[in-house]
Amino acid sequence: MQSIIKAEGVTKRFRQPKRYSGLAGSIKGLLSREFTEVRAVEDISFAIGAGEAVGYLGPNGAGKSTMIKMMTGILVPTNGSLAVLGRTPHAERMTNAREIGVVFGQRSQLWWDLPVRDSFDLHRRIYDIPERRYRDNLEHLCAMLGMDAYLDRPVRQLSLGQRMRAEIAMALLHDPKILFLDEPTIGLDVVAKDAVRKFLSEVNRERGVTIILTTHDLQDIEEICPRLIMVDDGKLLFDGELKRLRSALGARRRLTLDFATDPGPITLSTARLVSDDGASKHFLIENEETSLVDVLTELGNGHGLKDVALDEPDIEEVIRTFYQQRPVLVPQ
Ligand SMILES: Nc1ncnc2c1ncn2[C@@H]1O[C@H](COP(=O)(O)OP(=O)(O)OP(=O)(O)O)[C@@H](O)[C@H]1O
Repeated sequence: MQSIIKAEGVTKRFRQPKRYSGLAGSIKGLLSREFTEVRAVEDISFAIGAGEAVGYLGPNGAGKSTMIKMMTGILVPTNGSLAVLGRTPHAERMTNAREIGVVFGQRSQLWWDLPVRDSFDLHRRIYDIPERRYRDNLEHLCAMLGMDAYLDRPVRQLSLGQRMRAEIAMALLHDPKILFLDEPTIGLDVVAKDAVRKFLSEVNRERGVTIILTTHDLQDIEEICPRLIMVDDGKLLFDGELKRLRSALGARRRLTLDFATDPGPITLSTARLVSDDGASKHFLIENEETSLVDVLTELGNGHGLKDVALDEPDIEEVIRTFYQQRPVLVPQ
C-alpha cells in the first residue's frame, strides 16, 4: 500500500521561559532569559496508507495534539521529516489544507453567531468548491448526519452533539483525502458518540477517506480504527492492530460455566479456575490458541452444564495493561 503520510524521526521540542515560585520568583522569571525544554514528540516514525483508519493514543501530555498539528502544517517539526500526500505540511500549508480536513473537538471552526449553513457557505468560498459538488456534498452529509433540522440555526444555539456533527460535515465539504480528528467525541452523550462513530466509519469505508484520530475514549478506537499508534512522553510505544496488541499482551478471556447443581471441584488444563461459587465457576483461558470447544471437550459430559459465557478482555483493560507494562512493540 502506498503511504500518504510518512513520518521519519519526527521530533518537536518547545522552549518555555523558566518559572520560579513566589513574588520574587515571578520578577526573576520576567527578567531571566533561562528556558526549559519540553520534549513533546521524540523521534517518531510511521507510515500510513491511503484509506486507513488510525487511532493515535496516549495519556495526557503524550504529544498527540502536537503530532496532529505538525501533520496539518500548524506546527513545524524541530527535527526529522514529515510528508503528507507527498508534501511538507508546514511548507505547503495552503495546498495541504485543500486536501485535508481537520476537526478539533475542543475548538470550533464554525462561526458562532451565524447559521450553520452560512459557515458552510464561507467554507465553500475559501476552498473554492464548485457549486454543484458543494450542493451534492451538503445534501449527502446532511442526510447522513441528520442535520436538516438545524442547518439554519445559529451555531451558539446548537447542542454539543449537533455542533460536532456540523464541524465534521464542514471538514468534509471539500472532499479531503485525509481527515484529522482531535478528540471528536469529547463531551458527547452516548447517542451522539454513537452517531459520530458510525458516520466516521462509513466515511472511511465508503468514501475511502483516511482517518487519523486522537481520543481518550477507547470505544472510538474499537469502532473506527483497526490500527493503533500508541505514544507516551512523546515516544512511540506501539504501532499495529488492536488484535496484535491483545495477543502480544496475552490478553486473557474470562469463562463462566453455570451448572444445574454444584458438580464439585473442577480442574482443567485448558482453563484456570479463578473463583468457585458452587454451581457457577469462573475460569481464565490464558492460551490464545485455546478455543471454547477445547475447554468444553476437556470438561466432557455429565456435569449438568447449563450455560456458558465467554468474555473477551475489553479494550480498556488491554490499553491499561499496555501502559502498565510498557513494552515496545513497533513493527520492524
Ligand atoms: N505551545 C506549547 N508550548 C510549550 N509546551 C507545549 C506547547 N504545546 C504543547 N506543549 C507541551 O508538549 C507536551 C505534549 O502536549 P500535547 O498537547 O501534544 O499532548 P496531548 O497528548 O495532546 O495531551 P492531551 O491528551 O492532554 O490533549 C505537553 O507537555 C505540553 O505541555
